[in-house]
Amino acid sequence: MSEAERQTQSHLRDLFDSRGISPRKILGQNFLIDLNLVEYIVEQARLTPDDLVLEIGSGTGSMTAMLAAEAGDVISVEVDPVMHKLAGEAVMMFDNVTLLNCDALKNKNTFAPEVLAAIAEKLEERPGRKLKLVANLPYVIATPVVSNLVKTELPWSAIIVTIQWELGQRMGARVGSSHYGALSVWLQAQARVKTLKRLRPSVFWPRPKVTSAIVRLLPDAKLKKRILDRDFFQDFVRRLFHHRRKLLRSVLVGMYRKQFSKPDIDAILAPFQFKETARAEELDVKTLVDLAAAFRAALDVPARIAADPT
Ligand SMILES: C[S@@+](CC[C@H](N)C(=O)[O-])C[C@H]1O[C@@H](n2cnc3c(N)ncnc32)[C@H](O)[C@@H]1O
Repeated sequence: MSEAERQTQSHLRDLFDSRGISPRKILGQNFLIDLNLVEYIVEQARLTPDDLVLEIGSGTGSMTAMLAAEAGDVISVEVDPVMHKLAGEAVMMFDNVTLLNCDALKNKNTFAPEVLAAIAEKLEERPGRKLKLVANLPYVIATPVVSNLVKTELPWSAIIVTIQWELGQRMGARVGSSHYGALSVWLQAQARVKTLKRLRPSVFWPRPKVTSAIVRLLPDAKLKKRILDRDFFQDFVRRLFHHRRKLLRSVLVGMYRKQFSKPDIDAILAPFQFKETARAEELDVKTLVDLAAAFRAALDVPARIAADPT
C-alpha cells in the first residue's frame, strides 16, 4: 500500500470512528482509497459543463465532489442514510449536486422512480444534454445498474464504473471466450465495452475479497439500430445462452415449439448457413442480433396475416 493510500485509509477510519460507524459489508461499502484512481475514473468520463452525471453509491462523497467540479449536474444516489449525510457534508460547496437517499433500483429490472424523475428533470432543463454513469458501484447491484441503463431510452453517452474483475470480463468477453454469454451479447450489441484498469483489493478500504476493474461502455448506435425489438432480443439471448452448449437448432426448436414446426425453424435458419453442429456460444454478437431479428420477424407474420386476412 502506498503512503497516500495509507493516509486516505487512516482519514476514513478516523471519520468513521468519530461518527461511531463502520463500513457495511452488505451494502458493498468498499471505499476507494487510491485517490489517483478516483481522479482517473473522473478523467475517463471526459466531463463537460453540459454533462449530467449519475453516480450510484455516493459513499462519503469524495468522488461526488470531483464529479461536481467538472460536470454540469450530478445526481448521486445512496441507500445508507449515514453515508448520505456524509456525502452531503462533502459536497456542501456545490450547487449542482442532487443527493438522493434511496435504493437506486426499484427492482432488478428498473431504476427507482425517484432516480428516473431526477434524471428526467435535469435532462428537461437543458434539452440535448447527455447522461454519464460514473461510479464505484456496489458490487451486488452492478449488473442490473449497467444493464438497466443500457436498456433505457435515456441519452447516455458513457458508463465508467468500478466493478468486480470477473463481471468486467463477462461484459467484454468476445466469442470463443469462456466468459462469453448473454450479458456480453446484450451489452456489446449496444455498446463498445472496454476494461480500462485492473484494481487490486488493497486500493479499497475495507479490502474486498476479489480483484476489481474499471470498465468503460460507450454506445454503439449503429449496431443498436439493428435490434428491432430490444425486449425480445434480451429475452432471446438469455434463453439461447441458457443452453449455450446444446446444438443451436434443438435449442431454438425447444424455445419456439408452440409457435414453429421444425421445418419452420429450418426455413428461418436457412439464410444463416450454420453448420449442423453450431452452438449459441459460437455465434458472434452481430450474427445473434440478426438471428433474433429473423425470429422476431417470423413471429410477426401470423399477426400480420390475422390483421389483414385478404
Ligand atoms: C463501493 S461504495 C462506493 C463509495 C464511494 N463512491 C467511493 O468511491 O468510495 C458503494 C456505495 O453504494 C451504496 N449502496 C449500496 N447499495 C445501494 C443501492 N441499492 N442504491 C444506492 N446506493 C447503494 C453503499 O452504501 C456504498 O456507500
